[in-house]
Amino acid sequence: MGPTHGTGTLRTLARILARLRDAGAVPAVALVAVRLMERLVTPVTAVALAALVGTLSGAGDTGTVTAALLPLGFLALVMLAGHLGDAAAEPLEYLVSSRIDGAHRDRVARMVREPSELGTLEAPQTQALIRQVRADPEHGVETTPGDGTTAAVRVAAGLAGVAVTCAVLASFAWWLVPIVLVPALVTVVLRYRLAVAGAATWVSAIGGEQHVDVWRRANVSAAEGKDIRVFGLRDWMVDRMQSRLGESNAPLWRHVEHRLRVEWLMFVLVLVGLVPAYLLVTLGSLEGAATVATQTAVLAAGATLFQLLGNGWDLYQLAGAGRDLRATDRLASEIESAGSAPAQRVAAPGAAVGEVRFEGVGFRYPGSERMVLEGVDLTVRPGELLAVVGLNGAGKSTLIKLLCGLYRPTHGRITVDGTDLAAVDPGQWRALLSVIFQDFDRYPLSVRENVVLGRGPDGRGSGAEGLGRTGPDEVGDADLEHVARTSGLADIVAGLPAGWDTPLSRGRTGGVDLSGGQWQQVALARALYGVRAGARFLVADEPTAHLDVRTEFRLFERLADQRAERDGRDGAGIVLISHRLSTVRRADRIVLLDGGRITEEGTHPELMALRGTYADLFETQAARFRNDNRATEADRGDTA
Ligand SMILES: Nc1ncnc2c1ncn2[C@@H]1O[C@H](COP(=O)(O)OP(=O)(O)OP(=O)(O)O)[C@@H](O)[C@H]1O
Repeated sequence: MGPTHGTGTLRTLARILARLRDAGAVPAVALVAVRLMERLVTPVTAVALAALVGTLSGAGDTGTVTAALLPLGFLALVMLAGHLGDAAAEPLEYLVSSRIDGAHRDRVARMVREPSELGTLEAPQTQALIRQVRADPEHGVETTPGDGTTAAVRVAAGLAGVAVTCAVLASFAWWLVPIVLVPALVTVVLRYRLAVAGAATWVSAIGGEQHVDVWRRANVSAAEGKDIRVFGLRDWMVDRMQSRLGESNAPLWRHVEHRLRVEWLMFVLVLVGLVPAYLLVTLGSLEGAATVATQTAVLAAGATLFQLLGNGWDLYQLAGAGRDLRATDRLASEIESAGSAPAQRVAAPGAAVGEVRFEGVGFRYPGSERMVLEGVDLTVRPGELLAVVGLNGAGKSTLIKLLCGLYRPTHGRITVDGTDLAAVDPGQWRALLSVIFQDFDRYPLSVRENVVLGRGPDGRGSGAEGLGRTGPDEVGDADLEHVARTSGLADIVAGLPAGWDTPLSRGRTGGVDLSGGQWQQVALARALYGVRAGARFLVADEPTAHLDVRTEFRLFERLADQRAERDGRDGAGIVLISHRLSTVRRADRIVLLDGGRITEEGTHPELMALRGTYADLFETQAARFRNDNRATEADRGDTA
């Protein structure tokens, strides 16, 4: 640890201690006071012992007990202070540490929510940083900022104790200070280095831990439990986890072996510091140059120097907290540098929004070389039902993510009424959209809450009231009933034990599990609720994939109704992705995405007349449907 390194370490210690602000003034000051008192007890005990021994050895026969009362009382007080400090320190540390961790998690959550786009968040290095910064003690080796700060208080109080101990030693003989202090300092440097190396080794093991976590979670998850049982994967998974853990933790075990070897060296250093000091003082007392009191003080104070400086666990936690601090800085700068938002955001056009245009849009995902979309020119209009069709992996969902502003085009631009979407306030823009993603979220909340979430925290569009203002329980029941009828959710709600208030999770009291198709109807109701609340575009990625053909057909009709003018306002624009071409044939316009390009565009009759890929796909699906029907009719004939 050179001078620069040393200054850096002290600066890190100061930054870690500064986190005490998050704990609140009273608990922070109380903890520092208690730890200081505790650490000062050891050198003061040496002084009290010396005073007692001095009194006992110097007093006459008769006055011994009386004379010893004062130093004895002093010693008792010091020991009592030590015990009180011990008792108060633990709950105080818990309080301080929890508050610091809570404030830290809140900061991280805000930081991670900050980017309006997903690219930064998805990057593997950002995910690794988030994991480090969260420092959730999952594997027993992570150091939370709260643990690090309370360790820093112990270390800082220990340094204060060391200063007082040195003063005690110097008051008896100044030359004792370097003799004991130098080996003690070498010990602390060695311990700190070990701690830093230990923390770094743990970081290198994170990759393996992340891999194992996937299997660990799968092993206990009810959802994956089906596959694990049916395919008999349990032993295979455990073997995989063990071999991966063995690989990734091998450096940790090597570090532990190295540490055990260095511990011996540190034991030798304790002897190097204390043996000459004790010998010199003992010789001095034999020759009459030092009193027994001096000898007692030196013996007690010398040993405590090593104790005050040498707690490896505190140093390990300190090193972990330093690492966590640096990772937090790196995460903040990654997020800041990625968020190259325009200096001034333009307000979204609001309810009167006109056209959204994709102009020569090309896109590749961050970290990937492959273009997923290329040269896409497309107009999305309010009051129109636009269907996007194409084979798997054609880029349909990606198109929707770009429309939502979750990624920015790599080439070209998307405009809203002529303004580049990149310059439009993302919050205001998204308030105009109501979206059902292919992998929509299933919240373990009541049906009512699951649907009302579609309104967003501040409502959508003009005049809509937000969740934050009214709360899910005070929503307009008429709107809820309306979207339930449109999405087909009404029949499902009628069959639930507590109707709209039934929790959609069997893990909750009175909760139920819905089928995949029923969940899709909940998600659809949520998106329709968003439209009722003022969204101007309904964007639906395979909203009917889990539904049977008849339900899907009815749903398409009701979705299409959303285009109609309502309450004097233009109808919503609908962007619908679907694989079932028989359903989308009645869309106002259909675009076919093929390999990231729009290769065909028009109405169903126009595309059929083109006799291109769309017509082929349609014919294939229609032929399969006809065959299925014939087979069903034949079956019926057999059984009739
Ligand atoms: N987050 C991502 N990072 C990198 N590549 C991605 C990501 N998401 C999708 N891709 C890739 O982009 C391509 C287009 O995917 P996309 O989900 O847009 O296709 P799709 O047309 O919606 O397919 P499907 O019909 O199967 O839903 C695929 O090759 C996919 O592997």
